[in-house]
Formats: sequence, structure tokens, C-alpha cells
Amino acid sequence: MATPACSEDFWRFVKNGAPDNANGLILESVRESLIRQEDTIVFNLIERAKFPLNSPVYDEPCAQIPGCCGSLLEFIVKETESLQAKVGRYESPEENPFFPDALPPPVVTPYNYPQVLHPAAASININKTIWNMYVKELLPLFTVQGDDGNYGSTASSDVQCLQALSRRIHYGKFVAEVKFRDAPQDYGPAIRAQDRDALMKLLTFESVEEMVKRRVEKKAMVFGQEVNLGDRGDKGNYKLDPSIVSRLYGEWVMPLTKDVQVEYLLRRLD
Ligand SMILES: C=C(O[C@@H]1C=C(C(=O)O)C=C[C@H]1O)C(=O)O
Repeated sequence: MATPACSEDFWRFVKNGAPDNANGLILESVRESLIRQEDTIVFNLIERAKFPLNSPVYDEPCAQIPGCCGSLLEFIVKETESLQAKVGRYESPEENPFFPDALPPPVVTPYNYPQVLHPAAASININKTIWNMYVKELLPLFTVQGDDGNYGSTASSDVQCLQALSRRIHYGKFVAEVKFRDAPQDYGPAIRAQDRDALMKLLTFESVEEMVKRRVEKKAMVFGQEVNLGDRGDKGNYKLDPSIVSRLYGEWVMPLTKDVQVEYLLRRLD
């Protein structure tokens, strides 16, 4: 049975079950989903890189909008989440809101997501850290300095980036669940001892991390190259610096995914 490459397929796969495991949840299929999410992240960053930094989106209160007391980015994220909550986005265990307080309930019949995670998963949300990483560290790295006044489009593009990064990083819950199911005898003692370092060691695969960094760098090269019909390709002229994508994964995305894994495992036997 082929392993699925994207989230929707992943859920169908989990629901239908796979021969390898009673629940259909295997590390290979979870990793396939992470690989597919790389495409989304790289594309979204390329889209955001079309605009300069546009710092008023983050730094200034959006005074023109009645009832808005934070930045324009906060306003757009809150409004987007509110709309998406109504159509059931946050019923999915893959999705974690940036502003969980005061979200409206779904107005559509909820999709019956398979319960593959321990219920404690719902209490893990590191979006504040992801927000700060994105705004303070990442944006200044991959956008050019400047202000072109395109604040609405810029902030809309940020929403896509933030949501894709959040989904990827919180996917650590699924990664941790499969790793635990594959080796409860290894994880059990470290969980009972609440030993973060031991858990971190158990769940880390350095060779996989190296491969991920190389692959996302290559994706940034392929997706962000200038495409010409003639012989002369614009080699080396990328829409998004590939080494920054590799750095994003090495310094933030993978460490934060592992933090989520540790947090989940610490609660796995509650
Ligand atoms: C996600 C996994 O766990 C860890 C985190 C990784 C990541 O975030 O990409 C990669 C390898 C592991 O060290 C995994 O094993 O695939």
C-alpha cells in the first residue's frame, strides 16, 4: 500500500487502516506528510518574499480599524481564524489557532476525525513561540528591507506562512505518537521519569534532520528559480535564498517540532 503524501490522504489512510499497524499510523506516512508540508512552506515563503519587510504590519497598532488594538497582522490572523473556526478548521487535530480565546463554534457539521492522539495533545500549543520566531527572526532574514505600502497583501501572505509553519511544527504530536507506539518499552521509562533529555535523545534522528535540511534547500532552488525557455538559465538567481530555508529548518522548525514531541510524550501516559 502506497503511503499518502498530503494531509487529507493521511487522514484517509489513518481511517481505513494499513496492513502494517492496526491504526494505520506509521512513521513513514507521518514523514511523508511532513515532506509534502515542506512544499507548502517553501511556496508560501517565496510568495511572502515578493514584498519588502513592511514593518508597520507588525510594529504599529492598526488604528484605522475600529475595535482593533493590536497590529495589522494580529487583526488579520484573528479575523481569519474566526472565519475558519466557523467552518471547522480547529476541529482538526492538525490545526492549532494563534488566538484560541473567543473563537466562534463551527457552523458546519464537524468532520469525524479519527482519534489517534492522546487527549492531552489538545493542551499543547506553541504558537506564541512560532509567532515571535517568524516576526522577529525569520522575516528580517528573507525579506528585503523597505516599505512598499502593500500592508494588506503582506499580512495575508504572513497568515499563510504562519499557518503552514504552525501545522508542521505541531505535527510533532503525530510523530511522537507513532514513535511511542513503535517502542513503548523505550519511551515508557523516560516518560514515567519525566526525563526531557532522555526523550529528546530517543526521538532525535540526526541523519533524517540532515536529509530534511538538504531537501528543503533544494526545493527552494527548484521552486524559486527563474524559468526561461532559452538556453540561458538564470542560475543562482533565486526568489528566496535556499540557504535561509535550510537554516529555518535547522534552527527553528525541527527544534520546535522536537519540543512539541517532548511535550506530547511527557503527557502520553497521563
Ligand atoms: C520528525 C521527526 O523527528 C525528529 C525531528 C525531525 C523534523 O522535525 O523533521 C526530523 C528528525 C527527528 O530528529 C522524525 O523522526 O521524522
